[in-house]
This record gives sequence, C-alpha cells and structure tokens, in this order.
Amino acid sequence: MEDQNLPHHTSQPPSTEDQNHCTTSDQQLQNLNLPKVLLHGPPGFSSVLQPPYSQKFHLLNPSSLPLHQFAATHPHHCATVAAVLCDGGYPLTLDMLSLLPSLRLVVTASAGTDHVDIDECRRRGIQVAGAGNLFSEDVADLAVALLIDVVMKISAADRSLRKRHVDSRAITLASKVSGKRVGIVGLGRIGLEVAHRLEALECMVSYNSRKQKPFVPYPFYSTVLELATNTNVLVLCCSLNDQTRHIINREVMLALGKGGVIVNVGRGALIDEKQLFNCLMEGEIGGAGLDVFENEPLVDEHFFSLDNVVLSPHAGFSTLDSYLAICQLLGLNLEAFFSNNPLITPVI
Ligand SMILES: O=CC(=O)O
Repeated sequence: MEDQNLPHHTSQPPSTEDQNHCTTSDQQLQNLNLPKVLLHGPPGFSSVLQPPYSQKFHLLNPSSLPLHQFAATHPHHCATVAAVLCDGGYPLTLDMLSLLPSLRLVVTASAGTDHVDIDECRRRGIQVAGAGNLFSEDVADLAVALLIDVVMKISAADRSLRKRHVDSRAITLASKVSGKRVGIVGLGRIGLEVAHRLEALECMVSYNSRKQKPFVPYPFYSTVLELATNTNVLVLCCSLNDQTRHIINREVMLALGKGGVIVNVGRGALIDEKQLFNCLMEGEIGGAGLDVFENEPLVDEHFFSLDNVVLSPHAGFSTLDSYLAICQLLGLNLEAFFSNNPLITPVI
C-alpha cells in the first residue's frame, strides 16, 4: 500500500521490523496450532502486538499488499484466518470480509468503527472489539485545545511572529473563551469529557445527541440546526454513520453565524468540507479546528491558506501513554476471545 494511505492510529511510535508473512519453516511448525491473526494496518503495525501476546498467535502481516492481493497469493492463509487486528484507517468492507470465511473476531485499534462493516459482522456472528474509552480523555483534551487555539488565535499569532510581524497583536485580536456558548454534537464519553473541561473554562454547554440524557445538566437540542442557532461554537464528537454524514451542512453553518467556530474531533465526513471552506472564505463562520478530514489521510489543501483554521493530523489519541495502553488492550482482547472469555471492550 502507498505511504500516503497510512493512517494515524498505530503508525507511531516507530515500529520494530514487520513480521514477514512468508514465515520460515521453523516458525511454520511452531505456528501450526496457534490461531491465525491477520494484521490489517500500516507498515510497522505488527509492533502493536507485543510479547507475550505476539507469541500466542500466528500473525500474518501482508502490510505491503492490499488484502485482496494477499488473498489471491495466500488463499490457504486467508481460508483459515480466525481474527483480524486492524487499524482505524484501514477499511474492512463486505468484500474484504468475504475473503476471510473463517473469521470470528475483528479487533480494531480505534474507538470509531465506521471503517468496519459492522452489519456484515453481526450477520456472520463475527465479534468486534474496539478501543473502548481508551482515547476519550486525549481526544477531549485535543478538542478543547483546538477550540482555544481557534478562538484565541494562538497558531495564527505564532505564524505571524515567525514572519517577524512583531506588531501582530493589531491583526490577531482574539476573543474570549470563557462565556462562549458551546454546543456538543454527540454526548458520549468523549463529548462528556469535553463538557467537563468546558465547564472549568466557564463556557455554557449544551448538546445534541440521538437521545436526551436524563443524567446531564446541559440543555438538549433535538436537532443540530437548533443547537447551532443557540451557540457560538460546535464541537463534533459523534460517530459517523448514515444519519450523521454531512450533519454539518451549509444551513447549520449559517445558523452558527459569522463569529461561529466548528471543532471536529469525530470524523471528517460529519462536515460538508467544501461548504465549510466556502463559509470560512465568505466569512459566514469565524473559524475551525479540525483533527479529522473527509479524505484522510489527505487534507484538502484549500484549508492551508486560511489563517482562521487550525489543523491537526487525526492525532487526538496519539499520546505515548495511549499508544502503550492500546497495545496491551489489543492483546488482551485477542487473548480473551481465544480463551472463550468475554471481550474486554466489545463493540458487538
Ligand atoms: O479516531 C480515533 C478513533 O476512532 O479511535
């Protein structure tokens, strides 16, 4: 696979060398009775499964080959793969799943599962485990950091200073974070973490989600349009599905208004990105902080020219602490499944 298709989740820190799928005969003998686990992620992905877990499975690592080519060249392996360990940036579509007739488990190194055909997994009785809440705090921290950066124009001021525009204060008048009316779209674990942080910043939090949450004190709006109408900032924390794709359209952006800011730590396609660019250009909204993009890992370069946009490379979960924790969690999920125990962080 091309380097440019490498995602985010588990591509760092630098990995040990990939395990080659053409194993030596000694290894083959050793592996005979071990469950076959196919690694579906960026080069270096094999390093996410560390000892002792890596020794409990027969790992197949086709990292340089797309899955369908691996299936064509190694049909015997694909016929008996019992589990797939995948990265959030690597899709597992219906077609791909059909190449793996013995598949019983998918473990993904991501909290989001929009890259996996969950309906097909459910239909075939394939269990799925994800990152659970492991990244929630990191992602919430980043969401708030992006919000503060856009509103207070920190990155813009930094760029200005580096260009020796020493009197940059004149052109980078920022606005206050405290007192902002912030609408959170999707009040799951990440959304709640964002809300708690914003309370400390004296923002007024409200939210939209599929259902009103009786246990939270924040005002609920049943549509994103109403939420946008009543807030200065939207923070997108919901998952991507058919109902939420382009949930932030031009109408919502216009409702948010000229000083409005959008922060996205969910998935790129929650926003109609072309309309976002147009609204930013036309001054219909004030700014955006984006950690996720519609065509990841590519970023629409139009955004590079906008000083009121802060960009981050889908890095909400990529602290070293969380990387170490996800490595362990992936192994624990595999081990649980093959010992007939419940998954640690089940999705289905
Ligand atoms: O985007 C990050 C994740 O889904 O874990």
